[in-house]
Amino acid sequence: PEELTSHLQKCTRTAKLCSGFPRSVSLDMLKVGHLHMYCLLLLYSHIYHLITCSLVCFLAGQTLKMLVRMSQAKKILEIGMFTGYGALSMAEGLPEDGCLVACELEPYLKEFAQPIFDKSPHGKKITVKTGSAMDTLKELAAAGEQFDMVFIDADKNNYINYYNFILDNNLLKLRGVICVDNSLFKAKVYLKDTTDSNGLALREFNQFVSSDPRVEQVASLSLIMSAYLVSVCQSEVTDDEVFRGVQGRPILDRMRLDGKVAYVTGAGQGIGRAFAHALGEAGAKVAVVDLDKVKAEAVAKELSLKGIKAVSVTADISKSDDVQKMIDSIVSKWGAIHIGCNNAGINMNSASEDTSLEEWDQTFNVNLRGTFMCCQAAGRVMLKQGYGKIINTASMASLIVPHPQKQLSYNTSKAGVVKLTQTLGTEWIDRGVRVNCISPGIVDTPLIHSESLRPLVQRWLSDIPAGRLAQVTDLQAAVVYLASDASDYMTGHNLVIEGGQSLW
Ligand SMILES: C[S@@+](CC[C@H](N)C(=O)[O-])C[C@H]1O[C@@H](n2cnc3c(N)ncnc32)[C@H](O)[C@@H]1O
Repeated sequence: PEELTSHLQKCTRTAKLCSGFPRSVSLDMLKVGHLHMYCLLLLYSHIYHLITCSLVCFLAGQTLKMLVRMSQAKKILEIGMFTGYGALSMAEGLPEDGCLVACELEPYLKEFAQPIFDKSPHGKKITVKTGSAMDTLKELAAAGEQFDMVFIDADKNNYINYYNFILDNNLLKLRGVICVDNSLFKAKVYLKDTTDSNGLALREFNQFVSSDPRVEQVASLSLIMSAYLVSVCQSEVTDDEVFRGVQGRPILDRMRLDGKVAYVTGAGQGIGRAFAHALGEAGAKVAVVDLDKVKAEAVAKELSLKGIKAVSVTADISKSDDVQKMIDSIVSKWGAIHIGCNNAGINMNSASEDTSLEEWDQTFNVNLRGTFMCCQAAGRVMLKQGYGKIINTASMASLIVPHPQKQLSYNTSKAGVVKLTQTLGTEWIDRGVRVNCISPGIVDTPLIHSESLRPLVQRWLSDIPAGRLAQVTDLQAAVVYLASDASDYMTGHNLVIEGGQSLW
């Protein structure tokens, strides 16, 4: 507010309006609660005309800022900057990584505005291009620039040229808007016998816009500014879901998981922790499930720190009671389960001739029986909802026999996870539940740093075309994709992410 106050004072001075502007009044005072008091003061000081002009300037700026916020614009083009008051107001509405290009004919106005921009935390978003706006537009078009919003507010007789150039040269993004200021030009536009060249130019421009077949909608923005908004459609394109996005959502939006409820088992570390973060970052609420209470709580806390709604659940997924309790607790907390990541698993090594039934049973109890119980319990909820995404963690070991380590029960259990996935994936899809699995290659997790496995790393590397082990982060996009609506046609699939290892 301080920077804006001083800027406003300088602007009004430049506009020769400020002789009576009370310097002690801060913009904060202009907020609703103080507005009446402020206006009374102004009346008493007999300068209300001058102040009205200042207020118009302030309200116009606030209107522009609100428009930027509401449209979620990130890139703005302003044609005609003047003192930079409008530019700074719009910049305030932009996100941190937003930017505004301001075209201004007069270099002295850049000199005037730049120091004020430099003082504001939002000024760094503004780039001023001096010279003829049309030259700048050509430069921007040649560089392939595109804007979410264009504010036309320079020489009135050129409005029509700016408007056509912007549309003909793709400077406005799809779903972008053009904001046109001074469209009534002191009501001159309405005076039948006006000879005012600006009034006549704007009358012609308004008529052109109203009959332009590219225009989708025109909306009056603000009486204070006599501005209107124009949104355009591109009639020559194939206006289908490929062009506009499914339900109007472009591809990355279709991978968002906002409003979805997810759980991840084995999420206290490694792959599960990475899955929990990825799903949460994509917008889902996440139940972090692990046998180890402390680890589950720690990961849930990490998610909360990132603003993700998270809860920790302690469960041994090899026990049916624990599995049911886990599902019940999530449903009672969040009312649904949309995404189930059955990731918990164990790996033991022994030569097949020595594999004990204990090792076999333990591995199968977690990796296959446990995964089945989770699929079944979550699946029952999802089938009732008519919607669900189950993502099981299988392994590259479902395809090849990794060596030289010996892990019969692990390989066999993971092959079982793939068949479980294929069977459920085809059985449930007609009721809205998709079941897929991810088969990671050798992942760089604490598991492989055990004394017995560590010496094998060099050997594995020579088997991996990618030349490195997988990081848990290499798997994150896949889980988000499989959890999202973008993968709705995929079911019973085994998505292998192993740096090419299974191909050698
Ligand atoms: C109405 S003021 C802009 C006010 C500003 N948009 C705001 O909201 O604070 C018009 C500005 O357009 C500039 N201008 C006029 N003709 C121009 C041109 N051909 N190219 C670039 N700027 C031009 C003028 O120098 C003047 O500063």
